[in-house]
Amino acid sequence: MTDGQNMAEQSIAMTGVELRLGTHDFRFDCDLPHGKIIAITGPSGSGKSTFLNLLAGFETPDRGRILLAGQDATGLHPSERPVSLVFQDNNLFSHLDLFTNVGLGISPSLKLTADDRKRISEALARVGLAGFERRKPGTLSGGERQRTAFARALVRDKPILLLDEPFAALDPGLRSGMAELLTTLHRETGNTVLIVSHDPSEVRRLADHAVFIDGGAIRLSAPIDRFLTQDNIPALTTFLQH
Ligand SMILES: Nc1ncnc2c1ncn2[C@@H]1O[C@H](COP(=O)(O)OP(=O)(O)OP(=O)(O)O)[C@@H](O)[C@H]1O
Repeated sequence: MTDGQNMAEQSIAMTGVELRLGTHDFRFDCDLPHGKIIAITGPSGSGKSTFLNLLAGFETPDRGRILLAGQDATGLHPSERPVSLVFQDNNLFSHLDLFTNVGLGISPSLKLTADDRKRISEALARVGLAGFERRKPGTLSGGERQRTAFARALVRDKPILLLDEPFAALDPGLRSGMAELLTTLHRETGNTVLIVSHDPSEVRRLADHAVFIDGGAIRLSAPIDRFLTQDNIPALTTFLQH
């Protein structure tokens, strides 16, 4: 297999995707590079979360096709898609301990093999939470809860990681620590990471490629150097000056 074929088989693409939510219309076309960290940026209310929700399968397009890791994912249930997710509020179950919360990433019914159990403890160790298996989310700091969400994404071992403002609730010190953890994990797994970010400095620090969404459509999708130096999209220039 040539590299070109391999890339095509792995790519994330939207073709003629259209969706109406209330009075808002979205139209997305894109072909994103494989194995990179891709920042999804844009003004508030522009459609960034909607874009991610379409990829995750929480929204179904009215028209068009979605390709994930080379597979037509348009009609697939979220659980069948080759993605794992981390959100701002980390979606941990407060009544379950960390081992169980991470285990849910492998099996929603918690049918775990001995190998699965080992992988859960390894993933917790990988994010700096060795020995935290029996702790409940309420006893953790915000950063530790977000690390647990990363561990849950890690055990799913999917080729695409979707992150919706995963560091927004953390203070600046924790944010840069988590950004470092993300780049380290990305280097180790080689997966494709899509991260929604409001923060231009985070985009500069993390991304290989960036997408600017405005008014429900993609205005620019470009390698980071070109993205940062463009001068013909005033709304993007304004975003980058923040
Ligand atoms: N289910 C829905 N019904 C009606 N309108 C919706 C629905 N979901 C989203 N919208 C609207 O679509 C627009 C885009 O929302 P979206 O959450 O994708 O924006 P965003 O770029 O992620 O915003 P933010 O940066 O503020 O999180 C918003 O105006 C939102 O109110």
